[in-house]
Amino acid sequence: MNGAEEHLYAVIMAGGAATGLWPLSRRKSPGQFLPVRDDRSMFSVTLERIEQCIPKERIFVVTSSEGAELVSFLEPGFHSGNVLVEPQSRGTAPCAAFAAAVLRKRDPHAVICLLPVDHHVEDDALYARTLLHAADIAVAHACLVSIGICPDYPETRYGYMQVGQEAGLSCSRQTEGKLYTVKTIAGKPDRSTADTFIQSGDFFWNSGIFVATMDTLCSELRSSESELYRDMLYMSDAVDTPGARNVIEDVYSWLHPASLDEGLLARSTSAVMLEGLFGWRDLCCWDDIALTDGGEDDWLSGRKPQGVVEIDSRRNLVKTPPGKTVSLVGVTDLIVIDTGDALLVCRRGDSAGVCAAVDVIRREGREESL
Ligand SMILES: Nc1nc2c(ncn2[C@@H]2O[C@H](COP(=O)(O)OP(=O)(O)O[C@H]3O[C@H](CO)[C@@H](O)[C@H](O)[C@@H]3O)[C@@H](O)[C@H]2O)c(=O)[nH]1
Repeated sequence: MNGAEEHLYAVIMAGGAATGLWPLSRRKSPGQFLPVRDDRSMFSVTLERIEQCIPKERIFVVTSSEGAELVSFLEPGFHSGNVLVEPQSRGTAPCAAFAAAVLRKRDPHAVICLLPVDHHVEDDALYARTLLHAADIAVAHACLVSIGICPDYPETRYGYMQVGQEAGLSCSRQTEGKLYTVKTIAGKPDRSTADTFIQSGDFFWNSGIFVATMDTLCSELRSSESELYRDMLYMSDAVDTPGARNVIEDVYSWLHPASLDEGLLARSTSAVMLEGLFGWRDLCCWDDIALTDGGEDDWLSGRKPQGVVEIDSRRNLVKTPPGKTVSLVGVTDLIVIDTGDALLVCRRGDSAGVCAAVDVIRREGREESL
């Protein structure tokens, strides 16, 4: 076992709202903890994937109090001390700072993989090897390593990274993925900008996965997000003391929302991008769920929920509460998600628009539907 592996920790970032999976995903039961596809949640699938390279005792999850309850329900064997509960959602940068505050106390030599919960991965073994490769680079060269994915179409829901030269940094454990310097990062683009990115050939999708040593993460925070860095130290001092919960609540009451993309990656002087070749997509909305493994025919026909009757209808994705009968007549390519108290109907390909619907529902004050 080499140095990086012994100190390798995973932090599953699972405190997002997952509004793209409304109406199944709700404040009290966020989508990442629901069996949105088969009978397993994204959280459980992610956990199993990470366990291929990091032992469970070094896997942490940062989530809401509702998320924490669901973790203990779904994974009773998951150590409760590894569940870090955020009082509010403040984005991925505070989430990373909170995790750093705790891990700093446990292991000052920690190498931290910051991992979103809502990813679909085709080759779990290569994913694990890529994290180990990234960890080796992070240790050997004191870099913030981001994982980029070679884009095959102009997706507008992902951030992008523009790469420069191949970084030419050696390490003991390699994958076939190339390592590049990061030139610029771009937030989610509009369609014509995404087209330009794809044509240029030097833009990669930003997977939102980051790997860094504790030292690098702290120095990146110190130089790019100095207030958050001070808050991280303050929380860290309180870890394992009786007043820890109060300190964390205090800090979160004044923290500004910030993302790792904007807060750290965009301002980093040490960032490199390792190409991830493991087959990846984000699971933001129902269309993403329908396209994940097994293929759509499998999802749409083979596992059609009981109670769904289709006449002259094809390629519809339907989820209904147990015991409810739904009939579809003469329709194709629909998404119908029924939770009893709320109903989504949209055309396949349009489900990303559900976030706009959720915004309207929120503005209209219909909290019971959120
Ligand atoms: N604990 C915690 N987790 C959070 C929070 N906010 C988001 N997360 C988690 O962080 C991950 C990503 O958050 P999103 O807010 O869903 O980001 P995104 O819109 O998907 O964009 C990010 O990911 C894309 C790829 O999936 C990237 O392309 C994009 O650049 C960015 O990094 C998800 O697992 C989400 O649950 C928070 O406040 N707290």
